Amino acid sequence: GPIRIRADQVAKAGDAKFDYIVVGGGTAGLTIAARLAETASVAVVEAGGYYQIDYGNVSVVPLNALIAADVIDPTTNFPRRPYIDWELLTEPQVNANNRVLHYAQGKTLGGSSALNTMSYTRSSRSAYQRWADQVGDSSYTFNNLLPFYKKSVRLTPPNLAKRNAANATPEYDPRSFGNGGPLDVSWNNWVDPTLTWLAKALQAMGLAINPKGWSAGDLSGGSWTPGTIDPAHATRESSQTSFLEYALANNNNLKVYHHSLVSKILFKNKRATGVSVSTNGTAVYTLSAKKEVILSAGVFHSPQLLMVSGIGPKATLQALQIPVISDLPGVGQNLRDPISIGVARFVNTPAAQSIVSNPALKPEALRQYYEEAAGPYSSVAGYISFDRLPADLRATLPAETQAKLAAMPSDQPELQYIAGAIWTGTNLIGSTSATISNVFSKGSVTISSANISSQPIIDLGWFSDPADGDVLVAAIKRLRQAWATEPAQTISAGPEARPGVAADTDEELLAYIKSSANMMWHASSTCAMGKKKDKNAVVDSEAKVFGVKGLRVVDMSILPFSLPGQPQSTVYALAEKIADAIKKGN
Ligand SMILES: Cc1cc2nc3c(=O)[nH]c(=O)nc-3n(C[C@H](O)[C@H](O)[C@H](O)COP(=O)(O)OP(=O)(O)OC[C@H]3O[C@@H](n4cnc5c(N)ncnc54)[C@H](O)[C@@H]3O)c2cc1C
Repeated sequence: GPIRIRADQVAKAGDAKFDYIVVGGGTAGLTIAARLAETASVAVVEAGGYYQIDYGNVSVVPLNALIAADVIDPTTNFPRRPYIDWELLTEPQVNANNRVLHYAQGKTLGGSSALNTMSYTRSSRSAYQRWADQVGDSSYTFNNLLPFYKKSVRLTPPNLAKRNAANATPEYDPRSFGNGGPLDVSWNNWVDPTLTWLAKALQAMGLAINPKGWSAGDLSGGSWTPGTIDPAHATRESSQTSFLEYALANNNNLKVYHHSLVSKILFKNKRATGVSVSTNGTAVYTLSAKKEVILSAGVFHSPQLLMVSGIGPKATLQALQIPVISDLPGVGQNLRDPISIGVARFVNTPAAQSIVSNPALKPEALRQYYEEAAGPYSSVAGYISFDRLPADLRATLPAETQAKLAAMPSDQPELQYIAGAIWTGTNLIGSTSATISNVFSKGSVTISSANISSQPIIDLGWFSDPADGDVLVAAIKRLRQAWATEPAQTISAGPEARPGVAADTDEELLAYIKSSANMMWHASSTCAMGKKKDKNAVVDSEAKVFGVKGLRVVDMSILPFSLPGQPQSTVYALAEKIADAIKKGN
């Protein structure tokens, strides 16, 4: 999309004063900044730049979100892309074969919305109720949050002529969407043939199409999911192409400091007064906040920035000679990272990736994309199913795991299945992955240096609770049921590729899971929202940091737990909600 930025909106390095300083121009940051700038002066400070300039088409063309494995490659051998990705590495995962993982996170305007896979789904009514109960604030129920989800989006109905796939007509509840927000949400202008078969397979095992889709508060069955996509151009929508564009086009009150790193939040008498910034690694200057500082640096960097600024577990800060502003033991302590595992087979159907990799077919695919905003290059978000484990399978799980699942709300799915297709260069693999909806394992983020330029220490805590391994073993059994259905058998070309027929017993499946599990990049809850008395709580239900004034955290880090579904819709809605609260003087 076009980048519109006038000379007077480009911020110059040097001391300056604004009503609000937003740290991080990512998904939440640009959303809240754009809304606050409707009535106040706002500065956004972002460590990265414009991804369209720094990274070309890779983040713009939807299909690239699936094949740009260089950005999202979870191994330590990932190709380096410092101008879009923070290149974070985790601590060895002691319960997952000591694997060290690359955890992609956007370092660019748009943040992780600039490199995610664009699925737009919300969560279930019961999960929102649990959120409201846990933080003691009924404004977090589904009905009360819905206006903020609606406010952020502009829904365009699917283009059935371009999709041209009778088996893939999206069903959804139009009343759950708005059409006045900056963020385009729509469906792909092309449907991947392999996915239509895998969708049929998931339906054949009993997960029928949900007529309301994934935005109406019910996560059961299957659906062709919408994505954050501009359907007219078939380009990615990020918080930058939506909210930042909206703000820059409509007012003068927003200044963007890009390629600028915040090294510290500054305090006077426990009130946040501004931030210390360096642009392009040189000039260090102060941006002062007349009203508030809003921290939106994401799930790993928000807790890091709090800690280097003196807010966090006292012992950690003192060991690094960081003066303690607020002793908040919960900072970084409640990390939830939904774990994912795949079951895959070679298939004989075409798919987007195999088509664009074929020199004979690629020119037509390019023509379709450029001239019609359609074809395989326009395709990314696909087919998703949610599942509650059937009683017979549930009964095979260890008693403790059964008890944990039973304590979850009865409409909450345990698993999310995503249909996919991967081109190996010579073969096409049909893949069905399962991700845990409510992860029980807990990880943490901490620091080993007071310098913001050092990486935060990230322990995902995978399988620290064995229930997650048990649920994924059951997930593989469910996905094998899907592959045994007639539609999946029709496209199968050979035996199971992953985990492979040799993995049969629960022990063998668990071994496969520990060696091959992947992240979904949905980590959350490192600065969890909660009641003041909760030991893990870092912010209250208005996102204000406990123990100080003038500082809120607004991003994935404040979710109280891992919400079933896909998170970006909630990050946008949460930023809308807190912006609204701030404007109302709360
Ligand atoms: C590969 C991948 C695929 C995903 N797929 C999906 C999907 O299909 N659907 C979905 O719903 N969700 C998906 N997600 C998750 C979703 O995109 C994220 O949860 C969400 O974007 C997080 O938003 P945020 O505002 O918390 O953080 P971010 O959007 O990451 O923003 C944080 C920003 O802060 C900046 N920053 C950090 N530290 C500093 C500092 N010290 N100074 C200045 N700036 C700083 C960063 O550069 C970044 O721009 C995916 C994520 C990834 C990584």
